[in-house]
Amino acid sequence: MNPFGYRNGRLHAEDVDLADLARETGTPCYVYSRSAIEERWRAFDEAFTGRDHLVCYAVKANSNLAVLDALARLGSGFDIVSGGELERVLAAGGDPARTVFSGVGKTPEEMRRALEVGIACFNVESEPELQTLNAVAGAVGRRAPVSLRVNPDVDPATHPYIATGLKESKFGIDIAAARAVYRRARGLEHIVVKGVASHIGSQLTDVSPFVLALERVMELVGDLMDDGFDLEHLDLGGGLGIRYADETPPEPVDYALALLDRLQRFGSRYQRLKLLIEPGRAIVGNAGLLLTRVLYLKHAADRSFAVVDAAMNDLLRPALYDAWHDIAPLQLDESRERRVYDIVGPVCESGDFLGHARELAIAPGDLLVVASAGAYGAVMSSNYNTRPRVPEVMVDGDRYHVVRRRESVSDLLAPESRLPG
Ligand SMILES: Cc1ncc(COP(=O)(O)O)c(C=O)c1O
Ligand SMILES: N[C@@H](CCCC[NH3+])C(=O)O
Repeated sequence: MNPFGYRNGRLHAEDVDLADLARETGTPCYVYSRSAIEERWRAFDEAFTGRDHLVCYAVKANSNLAVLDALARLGSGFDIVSGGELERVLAAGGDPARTVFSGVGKTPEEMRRALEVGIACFNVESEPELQTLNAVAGAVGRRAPVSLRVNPDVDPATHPYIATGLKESKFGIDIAAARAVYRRARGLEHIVVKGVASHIGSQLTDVSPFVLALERVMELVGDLMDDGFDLEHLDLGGGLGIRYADETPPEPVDYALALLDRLQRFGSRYQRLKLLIEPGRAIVGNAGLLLTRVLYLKHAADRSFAVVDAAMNDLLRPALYDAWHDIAPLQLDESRERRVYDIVGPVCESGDFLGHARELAIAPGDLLVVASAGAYGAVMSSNYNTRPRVPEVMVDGDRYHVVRRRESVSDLLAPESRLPG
């Protein structure tokens, strides 16, 4: 479902007129659709029906408490990468027993807290991390549930900054070395091996790299079973892409069918393995957008700029990855002159843009939307140029709730101090 659409020339999110919302909240402002988020989570969940599974939403994509709350109510699991994300899951009513912890740099403090609250599994990314976890678990009198995150060396055919499953990446343990590490893990008193994990990258628009990674991981699973490991689950990570422009990523059901079909072809001893998946972007990406207002139109010798009130500190993806997000006016007005603009923000960087060469019929004061901003939008925002973070709003039918208030400049100054004396 696309929760965003024009009615009588005015853009709505579900049943809310976004121009009315913008008047109340001001701009810039992130807007999410609760029903779109829920529908996407359910699409993944239903796609794996018939197989023991858990959809562990990747919190990093959008960690707003209201988003986590909505998913926790559906029974979602969570994939976290920091102690901070763990606290968010707990604060939102998420179940630690359905939470897995990924990331290459978990600290002993983060491990201790995760053990205390009883998370489902640590996806361990190196042998030194495994040793530290063993020591921390021993100190708190627990055994740590563990999967090794293996790196299957598969090219996910995505932006190099978000590819993680190639052997030159910092993520995971080389799959060729993993069997030996599992054997050593068995000798560690405070570690319990639960499964195998892998994640190859983000914004994948084809199922074949997922299937190839699965095949490589299943070979290891077979070896481990031969070694006598009683594996409970297989974590296939996240990474399914969304449509930003003209991509045609598989739907969750096609992604699931491809994986389930391939799994089916392995013998019966593999069929009781519980499947974990960690989608982030594919659940929230197209359930959110960024509202912004045109401040000035500026015509230079060979190009025109629309200077808007949102900037790279609010939505970093265009500046960081040269990512393309659709940009459209909130109210259609065909009487206006169409022109090609670079859509830029107020930040003092030449790389501060939201879109290049967009043909739009706009005037100063107009409201615009930057689409597909529900994932890796607000979570990657910063206070660069002392710009307060913008509000986040959750639309629910014909109502909406401000689920993160706009920061003020005093919020930004408060933690700092002048020199003593
Ligand atoms: C371990 C892990 N799981 C899940 C995800 C979620 O990825 P995506 O938002 O592409 O589904 C990521 C990020 O790429 C990740 O590193
Ligand atoms: N931040 C990236 C995705 C990172 C995935 C993290 N493992 C993006 O906006 O596309």
